[in-house]
Amino acid sequence: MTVVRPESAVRALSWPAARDLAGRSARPLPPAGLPLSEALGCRLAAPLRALVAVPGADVAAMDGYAVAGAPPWQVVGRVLAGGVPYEAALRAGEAVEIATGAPVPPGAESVLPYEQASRTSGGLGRAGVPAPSDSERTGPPASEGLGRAGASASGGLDQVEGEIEAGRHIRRRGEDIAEGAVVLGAGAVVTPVVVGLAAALGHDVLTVRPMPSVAVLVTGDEVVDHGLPGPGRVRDAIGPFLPGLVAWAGGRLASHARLPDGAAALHAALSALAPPSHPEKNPPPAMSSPREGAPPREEPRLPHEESRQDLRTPEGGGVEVVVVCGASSRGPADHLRGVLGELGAEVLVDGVAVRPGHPQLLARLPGGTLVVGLPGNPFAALAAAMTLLVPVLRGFGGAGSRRESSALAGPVRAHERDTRLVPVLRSGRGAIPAGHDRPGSLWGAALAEALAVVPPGWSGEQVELIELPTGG
Ligand SMILES: Nc1nc2c(c(=O)[nH]1)N[C@H]1C(S)=C(S)[C@@H](COP(=O)(O)OP(=O)(O)OC[C@H]3O[C@@H](n4cnc5c(N)ncnc54)[C@H](O)[C@@H]3O)O[C@H]1N2
Ligand code: MOO
Repeated sequence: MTVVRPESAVRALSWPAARDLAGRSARPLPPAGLPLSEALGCRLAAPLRALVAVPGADVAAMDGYAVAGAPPWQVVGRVLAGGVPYEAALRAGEAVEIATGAPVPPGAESVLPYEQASRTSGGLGRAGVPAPSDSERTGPPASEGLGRAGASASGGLDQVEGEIEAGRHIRRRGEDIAEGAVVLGAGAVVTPVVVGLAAALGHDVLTVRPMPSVAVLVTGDEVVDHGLPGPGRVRDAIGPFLPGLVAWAGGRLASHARLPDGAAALHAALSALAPPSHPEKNPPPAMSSPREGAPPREEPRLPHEESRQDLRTPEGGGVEVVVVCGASSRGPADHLRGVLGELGAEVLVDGVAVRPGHPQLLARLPGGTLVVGLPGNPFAALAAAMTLLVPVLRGFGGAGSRRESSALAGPVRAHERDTRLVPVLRSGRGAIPAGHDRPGSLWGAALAEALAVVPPGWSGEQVELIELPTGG
């Protein structure tokens, strides 16, 4: 089958054009309801509302005594958080011993913390000591003098005194968050804190934009994935960085496989990972529409999208993105272009005018799955992943990216035709090149915080920095 190449993909694209096209190649996935733990890292597709008020009732903010009226108060009961509430109305001159978070009885005007309370036993006179618990009750006495919490051995009720401020240490229902309040808007990232907030507000499932699922295929007969590489062998340095990079960029790693060199294995793997053809899914981007910084697009749900979950098998079937490492150049073992042609893929980017990483590819299979081809040299692969893969994954999430620029404080040699991506560290003077930036080595990138984007023919002006996943 013929590979379809739009005019723009015939020659190596400029680096900014390739990055922008990659971002526009992906469309935010249709909203889905995911359990809280699976929603982590996704963006909300609908505003997050409080299903319950916080707090859910008028509760004590301190351990002590809920009191009504003026002191002294007689201790008529005890309420613990999660225990049986004291349901009767507190009368003036009465107190209920109470734990933080426990609902205050109706009629309670404030809570007196233990530290400010002076407690006297009904008969023996103990100050500031919690009442014995063997006669706890949850309402007023059935008859005066019987079964009263805080009653001393001699039968009288304990008394408590202290200075109170009206309304003090009672958290009123809905005081923190009113029931029904919108606490976060659509588009907010579900961070660990947001998961906690959503749980507090009664949610088990969140409506989010699901993360795109990503399959990784590492090619190369010479590549080994553990131990010391023997003669003619090289240790895989790309497969190991991709899971972290994918997660950082908002993707979900669905599968990770090693492939021998050869078109047949690559053909079989790509066929297995690509879902059946859906022409509407991920249609080609409009070449001129700006995407960076745009809010997530709310698209109506198409009938075929309902079955998207079914396409996602644990084995990685029906993924949104396949990353192929190696095989992207033009050597005898570089089969990616040929296989993409056999599969009827549309090649969107075929080479980028960038150093390192120019033999990189972006293509769309007929079912909509995007294929990103990374070169085999590890730093070239990282540079290519930052150019194509990261913008693709961010595009699925509907996220624009923050742009940072900086002066360069160190010697950098511009290329006459190609953009250079240079590992740098930030400093007060500007970005300092980290060095050690040969295409075959990740050393410089491991030292760096960002890649400086040095345009062709650069002559000293500020440059864009693209953030590397530093984990700090
Ligand atoms: N005639 C041309 N030859 C090459 C060109 C070109 O434009 N024309 N480009 C060069 C550049 S630049 C790069 S980068 C490489 C990219 O080649 P491939 O993507 O096909 O990758 P391989 O040939 O398989 O490997 C290149 C190099 O990297 C090592 N390698 C491969 N996979 C891994 C891995 N997972 N981890 C670590 N190292 C890996 C491999 O052993 C080779 O040394 O093509 C140039 N040639
Ligand atoms: O992608 Mo290659 O040099 O640019 O290693």
